Amino acid sequence: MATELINWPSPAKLNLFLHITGRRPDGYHQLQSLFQMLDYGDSLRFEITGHPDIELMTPIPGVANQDNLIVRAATLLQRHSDISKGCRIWLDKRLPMGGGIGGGSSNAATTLVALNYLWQCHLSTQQLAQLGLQLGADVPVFVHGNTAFASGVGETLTPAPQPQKFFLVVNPGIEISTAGIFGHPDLPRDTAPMDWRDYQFENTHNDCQKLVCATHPQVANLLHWLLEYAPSRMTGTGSSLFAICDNQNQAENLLSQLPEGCHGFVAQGVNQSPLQQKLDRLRNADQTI
Ligand SMILES: C[C@](O)(CO)[C@H](O)COP(=O)(O)OP(=O)(O)OC[C@H]1O[C@@H](n2ccc(N)nc2=O)[C@H](O)[C@@H]1O
Ligand SMILES: Nc1ncnc2c1ncn2[C@@H]1O[C@H](COP(=O)(O)OP(=O)(O)OP(=O)(O)O)[C@@H](O)[C@H]1O
Repeated sequence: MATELINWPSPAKLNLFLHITGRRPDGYHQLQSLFQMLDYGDSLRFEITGHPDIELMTPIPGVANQDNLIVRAATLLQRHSDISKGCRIWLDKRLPMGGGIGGGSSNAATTLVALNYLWQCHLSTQQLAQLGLQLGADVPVFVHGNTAFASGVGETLTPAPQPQKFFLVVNPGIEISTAGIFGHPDLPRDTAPMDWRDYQFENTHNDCQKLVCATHPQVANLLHWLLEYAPSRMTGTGSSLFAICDNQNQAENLLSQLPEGCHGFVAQGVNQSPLQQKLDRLRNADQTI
């Protein structure tokens, strides 16, 4: 089967909650979170070449290709697995950047998973996740592709299937630096660790939300607006917010009424990411040949 120019999904995630429970000596934060995989995101295509160059054919404005997590992920895997082939990569970007929905990390994970398959590196999912952790704390969850509880710096994952709800995800049109929020002196870092089995949306929170709302009034105003209609919260370190909707209609309806300057999308929560679903289909097809 010709697999080289297929679309590889690169979905978004939400942090349904984000508790910061401590800080490691290296400055990274220990956290507890529930990563919800979504059925919406970017997509990537890969053409395998006979020479070792890694070429991103669709650069992101403002991000040098060598800094792009896609190129960094491809280079990391190529070196790690001692691969002499290269690739050309096309990105179809739909997710806002710096939005707390994991766009860059997801692109990196999709690159690792797709090239592991196309270059036939034969790394296990666990090995790929471990490699991905070098690129960012959020990469492993996208490599595994499960809706999951996370602890550590986000890399210790326990699959936690959730009801497949509809979400309205909204971005107020600003980018927030993850490092900036984690480095802020006013960030609370002492939430008591909780038992996953006690999880309910109502008894959890996002420890970054108050600080981001205080420093970014656009986020505070949008959250205030959403809360009039549905249970809503910030994801990650912002700037995106999500509203948990009763059904798709309610979500689409809210989307059509968003305040000026805000952009959003409606997505359904899934328990296995579209990337893993794609990989499973490819592997099943390979076995039937
Ligand atoms: C906030 C979350 O989005 C929750 O999903 C993630 O923990 C952030 O993951 P990410 O975007 O992959 O973050 P990274 O690229 O690894 O880190 C960006 C910066 O955020 C800080 N950082 C990140 C994750 C973490 N657990 N503690 C941190 O202190 C570090 O200063 C780091 O330099
Ligand atoms: N392929 C990529 N897609 C998006 N951003 C990238 C990519 N490669 C590098 N970056 C850089 O990473 C920064 C953060 O982007 P990203 O979309 O991952 O943020 P985020 O949604 O806040 O992530 P997280 O939820 O993991 O904190 C961007 O501002 C950009 O400079």
